[in-house]
Amino acid sequence: MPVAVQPPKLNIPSIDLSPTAGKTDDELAATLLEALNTVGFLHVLNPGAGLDLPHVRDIFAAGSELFELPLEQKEAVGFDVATGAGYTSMMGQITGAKAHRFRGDLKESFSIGPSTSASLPSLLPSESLVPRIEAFRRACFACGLRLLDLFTIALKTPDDDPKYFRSRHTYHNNESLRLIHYPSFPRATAEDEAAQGKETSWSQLKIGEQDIRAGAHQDFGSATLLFQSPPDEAGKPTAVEGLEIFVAQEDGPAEAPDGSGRKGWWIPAPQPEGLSEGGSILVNVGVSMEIWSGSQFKATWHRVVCPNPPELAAGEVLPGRKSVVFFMIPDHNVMLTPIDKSGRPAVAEGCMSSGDFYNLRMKRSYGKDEMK
Ligand SMILES: O=C(O)CCC(=O)C(=O)O
Ligand SMILES: [Fe+2]
Repeated sequence: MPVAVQPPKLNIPSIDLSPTAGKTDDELAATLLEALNTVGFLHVLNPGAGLDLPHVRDIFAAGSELFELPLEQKEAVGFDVATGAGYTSMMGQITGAKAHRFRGDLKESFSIGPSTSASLPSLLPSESLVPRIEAFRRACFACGLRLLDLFTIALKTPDDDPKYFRSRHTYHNNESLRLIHYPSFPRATAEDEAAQGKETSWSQLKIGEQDIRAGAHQDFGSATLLFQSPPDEAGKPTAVEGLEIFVAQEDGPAEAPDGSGRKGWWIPAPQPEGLSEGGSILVNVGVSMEIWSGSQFKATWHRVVCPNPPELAAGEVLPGRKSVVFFMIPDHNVMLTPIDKSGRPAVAEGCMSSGDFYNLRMKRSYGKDEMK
């Protein structure tokens, strides 16, 4: 009998940033390098910078208040590709390769940034949320800078500059906070599937075989901080699964989303162990950092799926999922010149600036351009 091929085990290393965990920065950087050089994801426990569980719960509560507003109010602050800010309605974003997509992502989101902090009140339909969102955004940025300092220790950088990455990320320049809501929908029956595409409002939407909450993609900044809804006050988990990470393996059943013809597996991202009041974040690297680090850090493909039958029968309701994502993005004038293992920058010929790269990727994600 042929031996069934087993999916690889997904090992996402963790680092604990709490001062009481007693790890030196060199030790933390060594684990971070091992994680970001292989799986491309890392759990960060007790991130500090004010990102403890109560603060994370508050941003999820703020997100719920935003998403519960009437659609017209949300659409009045529609997403603007030029500023990277505003509200994106259902199916307004097509993440990843468009060629095989039946319709856009089944999600709605609020993006705050880049360069929008001063105009935040005019960008949010509810002014009372401004200070809460701004405080969270600042905390994420502080945490992102701490992580970039560990990146600098993990990699050799030009002139051994300890601020090599930090000094190329300026607050209010590019960083972007995104609150995401993947609404709850019933799964389509075969009859519903036949009528798909003719819906005139969200309330008629049903999740079909080909639907996806966020298509396969790589992030495009330097580092992404992903918060999944934290356990409630009683410690009960509230996170709804769906995030999957692509792991290449020769005998895997799935095609690599990069079109390389490689094979692999989509593996659900595990929740971190040892969740504490100090909170935890899933951190991954975007393509800017993969290029900039000379591929010593990997920008791993990921997606958010709806459970497929038989996990969810026709008519059964798929629960809503919420997440909060913070993208660290290098300053627009930074050339993404790869560094080698000894910290030397490669010849800059053909290199793109972070700004040009960012604009290109934004256009692909929200505009009509086809991905290659
Ligand atoms: O919602 C999630 O869990 C992932 C979102 C994501 O990957 C993104 O927005 O880039
Ligand atoms: Fe992502």
